Amino acid sequence: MKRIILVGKPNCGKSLLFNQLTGLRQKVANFPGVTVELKSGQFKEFELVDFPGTYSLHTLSKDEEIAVVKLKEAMQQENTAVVVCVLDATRMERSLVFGLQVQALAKAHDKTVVFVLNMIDEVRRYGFDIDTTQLADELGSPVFALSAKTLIGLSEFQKALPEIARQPEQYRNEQSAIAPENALIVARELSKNHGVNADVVLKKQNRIDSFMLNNVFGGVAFLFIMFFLFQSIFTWATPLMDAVEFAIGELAVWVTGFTGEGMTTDFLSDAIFGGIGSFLVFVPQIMVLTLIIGVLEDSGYLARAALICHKPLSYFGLSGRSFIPYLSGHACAIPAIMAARTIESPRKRLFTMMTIPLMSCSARLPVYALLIAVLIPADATLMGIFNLQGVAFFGLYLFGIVTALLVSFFLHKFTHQHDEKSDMPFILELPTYRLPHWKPLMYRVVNSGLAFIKRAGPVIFWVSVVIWVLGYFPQHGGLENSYLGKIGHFIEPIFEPLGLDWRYGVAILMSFLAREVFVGALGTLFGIEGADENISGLAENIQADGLALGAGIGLLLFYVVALQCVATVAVLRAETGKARIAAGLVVAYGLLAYIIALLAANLIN
Ligand SMILES: Nc1nc2c(ncn2[C@@H]2O[C@H](COP(=O)(O)OP(=O)(O)OP(=O)(O)O)[C@@H](O)[C@H]2O)c(=O)[nH]1
Ligand SMILES: [Mg+2]
Repeated sequence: MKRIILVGKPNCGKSLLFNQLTGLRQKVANFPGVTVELKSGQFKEFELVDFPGTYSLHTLSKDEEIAVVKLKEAMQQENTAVVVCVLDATRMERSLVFGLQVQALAKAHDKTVVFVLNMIDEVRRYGFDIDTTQLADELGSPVFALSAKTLIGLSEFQKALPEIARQPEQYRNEQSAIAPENALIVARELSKNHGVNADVVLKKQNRIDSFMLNNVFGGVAFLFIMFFLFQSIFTWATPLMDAVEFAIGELAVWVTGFTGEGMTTDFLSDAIFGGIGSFLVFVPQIMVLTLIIGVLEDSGYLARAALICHKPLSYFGLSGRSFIPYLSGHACAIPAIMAARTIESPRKRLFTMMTIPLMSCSARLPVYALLIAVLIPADATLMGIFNLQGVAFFGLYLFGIVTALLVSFFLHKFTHQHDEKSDMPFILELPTYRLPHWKPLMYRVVNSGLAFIKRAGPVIFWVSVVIWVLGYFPQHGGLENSYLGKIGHFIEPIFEPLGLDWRYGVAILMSFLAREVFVGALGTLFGIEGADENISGLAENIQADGLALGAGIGLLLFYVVALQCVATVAVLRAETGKARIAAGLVVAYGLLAYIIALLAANLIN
């Protein structure tokens, strides 16, 4: 299949254009360095490839290095028909530097280059326009002005691109290639003659940034935004969670009404509604978390937050660029560890990757929400304003972040620093502030919930079934005397010092490979015991059973620190290139988690 590749500066809209052309849904967000791997899709009869953004052919970070190596490969391949070089029309000079380098490289390999002037909607909003014919003349390559967001000019491009890709020779650039060392000067000249007046665009941005990046106000705003983020996960999702819980409860009553008394009913109410139901309740929170992170990503604020955090993070051996992987680690560690590729310094990148598992990912959300609901009354407030459950939530997230910073600090202080490349200057292009693009955002929100159900659902289903079978038989002896009870009592000595009985031990053990199993496992366990009282209200069941405050807090902190996720371990291994590091982290964080839980259980009462 003939291939068309999409290259350009970071954050110029390649992935959004890719999505529009292929109908796929690659991640799009408003900060540089979103795409870190090549991604291909189909456009008409061609293979379309989306590249990570690059500022220049001389690379600094891992994601750019991948892009450049792959670009050079693609240039040599026979079936690469067209190189589409996407330019940010609002920042033409910077986009053109790389654009011209690519053009020269393409010329050397007899490849055809097409320029796309993306974000033309923004240019027009500022009252400018760009004469593409003139620009195409001067560049010696076709130029298309369009907006991947508002779709202006997209259909013309969709029609023209296949024509060009079918007969690329006819569109090969006629102009003598610009020597790469002149790219900077030529880019400046061209954007001065054709681009928008940068001052006008910058003025509005600067007004917002004079607040957001202000020494005092910026820091306060940052803390406020982060606090708001975590509070809202708890408070906004509550009505939705109540609705889901209500629906599951009603459904359980309705279904078991048909099955009458007996084993089928027990199975349905304990394993299905108790196990799976108690985990479904927490899906709305995962969606709210995705929504908030999505708004932050799309608004352009994240890059500012990264800038604000650079200095404090450097103190802990990290970089401002660690901020975005850290934040997205609160949704899931796996993409976050991949996102660390944008960090130029290998050492800081390693420390970031090693500490990302301490960020409270969405799989921990159900565990936190359940135990917090058990330990703290819903109407309790802090100083009469803040919902105390929300504050506890914030505290747990903060605990993860602080632990990560301390771990990184120790690594930084006590490991030897070999490579000088580690101390590169911190450069980050600040994206334009934008209103979030609501359609992809909503898609992402819904998808985060569905993806979580799809990923965790089957595991939770099987764990629930296994636990139920082991806990139900041999019959009539009660849970205590079941097979599960026997296993539980065998491992009880490990968990007893933490103030937890064997049922928690079983649930922790079951969640060793995937922590989201914990809630479902407890749901089944408590379901078997208290089936008649409360089918889906697991928190109430645990409350009625009695869980000591210290043990509960210890358990929460255990889940903050322990690395219970096979997928994360696999990605850590792949991205660090060392199995030793991945395995070491499982052991180290496991031990640390145990010690912290032990301290909490014995010191708090
Ligand atoms: N107004 C406007 N915004 C756009 C347009 N195209 C993309 N964007 C926005 O620009 C931001 C970056 O888009 P992406 O598609 O992620 O950019 P990218 O080039 O793939 O970025 P990297 O993967 O980091 O290299 C997002 O917030 C998009 O919504 C456009 O034509 N007009
Ligand atoms: Mg991208």
